[in-house]
Amino acid sequence: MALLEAKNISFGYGGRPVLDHVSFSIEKGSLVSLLGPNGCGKTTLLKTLLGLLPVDGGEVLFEDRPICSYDRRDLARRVAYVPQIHKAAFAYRALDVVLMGRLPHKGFWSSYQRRDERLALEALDKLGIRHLSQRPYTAISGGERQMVLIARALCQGAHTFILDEPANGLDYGNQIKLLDQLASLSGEGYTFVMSTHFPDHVLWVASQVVMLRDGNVVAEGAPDAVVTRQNLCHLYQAEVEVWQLLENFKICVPQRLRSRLCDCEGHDMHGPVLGAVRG
Ligand SMILES: Nc1ncnc2c1ncn2[C@@H]1O[C@H](COP(=O)(O)OP(=O)(O)OP(=O)(O)O)[C@@H](O)[C@H]1O
Repeated sequence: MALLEAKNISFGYGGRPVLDHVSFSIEKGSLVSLLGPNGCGKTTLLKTLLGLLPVDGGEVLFEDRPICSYDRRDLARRVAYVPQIHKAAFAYRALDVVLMGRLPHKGFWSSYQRRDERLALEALDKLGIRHLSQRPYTAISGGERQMVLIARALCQGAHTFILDEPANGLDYGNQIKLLDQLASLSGEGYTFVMSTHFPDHVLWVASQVVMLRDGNVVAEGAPDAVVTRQNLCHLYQAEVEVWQLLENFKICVPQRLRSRLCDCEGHDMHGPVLGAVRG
């Protein structure tokens, strides 16, 4: 049984179609990347998967049940959402923002307990950002806020995460740290669906990729098979190649850089051997 399934879903804003008969399914423990150009419908698709936008046609199933049939609070214990942009109205401490992840587990009158705080601190530790815990959320950088929101999602106790461009605004080190963290959590059985603008990130960590263009799925499956020169050119109208570096490792190379790399010794017609691009 699939954990999450988009079955032929269509959606439009005010009658303007954005998603057009989109179908794919996601297994538990997958790390799924949604790839596509600006405005192709990635955020819209993530919101329909969460049941935040009611579809015009088709249906979204979570654990074989229509997503719209879940009580929101119950769903929040199972699925965490990290939006692309989050504005805070008050200068809460970062720790308080992470603690908000515990709300779906609390009764109306109950307050946070020691266990909640421990879970919040553990989530901050996991992402290496405990030093931010006492800082006002409104006075940390956009990338730091993004990490705090991911910590909040972890603290929520959900096992499925929907993340809208989580690597955006993160410095290179934090991108690597985040992707490593997601890959290791998916190895533990957590499921991630995230949009991204980085095909290389898909090759690094994803187990499945869905390519979206103008609201249509143009390719879907294992990154190795789907992140190809033809698909990337079609998706982005950009000249890019995908080079095999090792038996199980590929990178994307803009065609403009090809001539520079081809000057290296050891190059063959099908791409460089590892030594040729080292250094
Ligand atoms: N609330 C809205 N009302 C009307 N149109 C919207 C709304 N939100 C998004 N759109 C439009 O729907 C289309 C898809 O938007 P969406 O945000 O899903 O794209 P995206 O792939 O996530 O883009 P990006 O990569 O730039 O974040 C775009 O044409 C956008 O202008």
